[in-house]
Amino acid sequence: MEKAIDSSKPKASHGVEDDLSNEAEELLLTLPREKNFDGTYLYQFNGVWYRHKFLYGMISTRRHFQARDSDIIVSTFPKSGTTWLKALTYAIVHRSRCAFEHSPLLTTNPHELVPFFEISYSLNKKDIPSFEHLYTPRIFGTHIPYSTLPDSIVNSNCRIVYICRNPLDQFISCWHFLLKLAHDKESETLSLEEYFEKVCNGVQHAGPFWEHVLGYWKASLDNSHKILFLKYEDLKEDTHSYVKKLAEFLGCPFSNVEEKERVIEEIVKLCSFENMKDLEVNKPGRNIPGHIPKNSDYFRKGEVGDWTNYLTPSMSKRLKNLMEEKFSGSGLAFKLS
Ligand SMILES: Nc1ncnc2c1ncn2[C@@H]1O[C@H](COP(=O)(O)OS(=O)(=O)O)[C@@H](OP(=O)(O)O)[C@H]1O
Repeated sequence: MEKAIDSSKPKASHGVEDDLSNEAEELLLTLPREKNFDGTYLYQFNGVWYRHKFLYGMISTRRHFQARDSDIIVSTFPKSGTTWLKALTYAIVHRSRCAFEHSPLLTTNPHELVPFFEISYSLNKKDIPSFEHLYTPRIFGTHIPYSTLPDSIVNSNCRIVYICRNPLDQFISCWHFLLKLAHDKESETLSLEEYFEKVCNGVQHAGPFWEHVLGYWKASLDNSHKILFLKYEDLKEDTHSYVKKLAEFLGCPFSNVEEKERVIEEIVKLCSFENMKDLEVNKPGRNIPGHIPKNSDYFRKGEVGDWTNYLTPSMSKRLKNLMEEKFSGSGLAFKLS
């Protein structure tokens, strides 16, 4: 692991932007760093690895973000079902605003409707985002670990929905996403084996994976009315039941038998992988202004068990062993296929 302590280096020599505030630049110079997939760096802050923009956003958010009691936070480890859970949460919470055939989800990517608050904040910008364009209740996404969330989120009555995914599928999903990003940026890449080694050592954005998942898992056990802990595999198996559960948790249950069945089915269909990936807005070439990933990059296969097509037996054994070791005694287990 390198330490970014050579202050004689010219600005932007880390492959980061060259318009950093002094504070941000100085911070980066003090932190351990590791090469990321695309040749830029990940920086370790309080035991967690961050891409630099998310790191600034996390710090700025901790200083400035004021959660409201009515807010909903969709929290995830990357590539664990974020896009899906954002869509489901939005569709459930704002279902009375318009008919499903006019839902904003049909024309807008879920990441635009439900912004990551740490991307909206930055140590480079003086402006604090107002989020005035968001409906109430406001819904935000985040990849920030539980232990690092802004105090106002932990201390207010806002609710958190967390989704995670078995680490083998999460790894493969992330690998494909990063390959696409690197291809689009025409940047260097790590081999599957090199990236695997990094991930096993916890070096990935928001990693280590294990600590992220365990942090929310334990918090959800201690505070089940505030944090709903979900798994991608369960949602895939029985989306209908989880839509009902989510609505109840978020304080907007389906009121009668007829609404329950009809509306839940509409929501399941609207947010399904098959529907979302074929929407015009999620076709290749479309992206959220200012975002590097294309909207289509968020939709690949949407399956459980795709890892079997890519991981060697020794890779899958290592991840399974890690999973056993890290989650031992926690009561947490994942379906792998
Ligand atoms: N609606 C819906 N239903 C089921 N699955 C879906 C859906 N939307 C996206 N996906 C799949 O989720 C994977 C992307 O993960 P994230 O959305 O967490 O990515 S991100 O963290 O927001 O970048 C990625 O998984 P893989 O296909 O295995 O790569 C997506 O295909």
